[in-house]
Order: sequence, then structure tokens, then C-alpha cells
Amino acid sequence: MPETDLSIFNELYDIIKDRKENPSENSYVCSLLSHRKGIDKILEKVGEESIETILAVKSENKEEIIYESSDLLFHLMVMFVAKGITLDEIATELKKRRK
Ligand SMILES: N=c1c2ncn([C@@H]3O[C@H](COP(=O)(O)OP(=O)(O)OP(=O)(O)O)[C@@H](O)[C@H]3O)c2ncn1[C@@H]1O[C@H](COP(=O)(O)O)[C@@H](O)[C@H]1O
Repeated sequence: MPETDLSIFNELYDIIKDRKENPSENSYVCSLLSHRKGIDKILEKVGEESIETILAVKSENKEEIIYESSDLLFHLMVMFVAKGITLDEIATELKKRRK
């Protein structure tokens, strides 16, 4: 099986973190992180994308599943950055569960 490059997850996390530290106007991530609704706006997006992912799975359309899951993972990463949670911490938790 070809080795998959998962570095995009770390790269994207770093970009989102940089948006938090250096806010700019034309940034979708900044619009979420500085939204007047606070964390609730990000949670709304996580909820919406979760539902869209579920509907995509039900439709059995693989491209849709990949597209909506990517939206979900992206918004989860924005939530991690908002709450100061690192991907390392998630990885550590998952490793603890490994049998
Ligand atoms: N990977 C993503 C990414 N995935 C999804 N999205 C956005 O997530 C939103 C998905 O929500 P919806 O499907 O509901 O679309 P929408 O109608 O625009 O959403 P709302 O109006 O309801 O908020 C869209 O606006 C997408 O553009 C993303 N926006 C940005 N990135 C990356 O994040 C980084 C920082 O982006 P900026 O902050 O915009 O510079 C860049 O590297 C981008 O490539």
C-alpha cells in the first residue's frame, strides 16, 4: 500500500494557530475565532458538518463523504486551536487506548 502523507494535518493546524495569533480580515478561520457568538459559532459549524457527514454516508457517495469529512475535520481543528488543545494531545489520548 502506498505510504500516505499525513503532514497536511500538522500544516493546517499550524496555519489555524497562526491565524489565532496574527488575526487578519480576509480569513475564514479568523472570522470563526473572533465571532461575536464566541465558541458557539465554532460548535455550530462542528454540528453542521457532523450532520452533513452523516447525510453523505447515508447517500453512499464516497466523494461526498470525503468532502464533508474534510469540512468536519477542519472545523474540529479550529475548535482544538480555540480551546488550546494540540494534535499531540489527541494523538496521546488515542495511543493510550491502543490495544
Ligand atoms: N481547509 C480549509 C477549509 N475547509 C473548509 N473551509 C471553509 O469551511 C466552510 C464550510 O462551511 P459551509 O459548507 O457551511 O459553507 P459556508 O456556506 O461558506 O458556511 P457559513 O456561511 O454557514 O459559515 C466554507 O466557507 C469553506 O471555505 C475551509 N477554510 C479554510 N481552510 C484552510 O484554512 C487555512 C486558513 O484559511 P483562512 O483563514 O481563510 O485564511 C487555509 O490554509 C485554507 O486552505
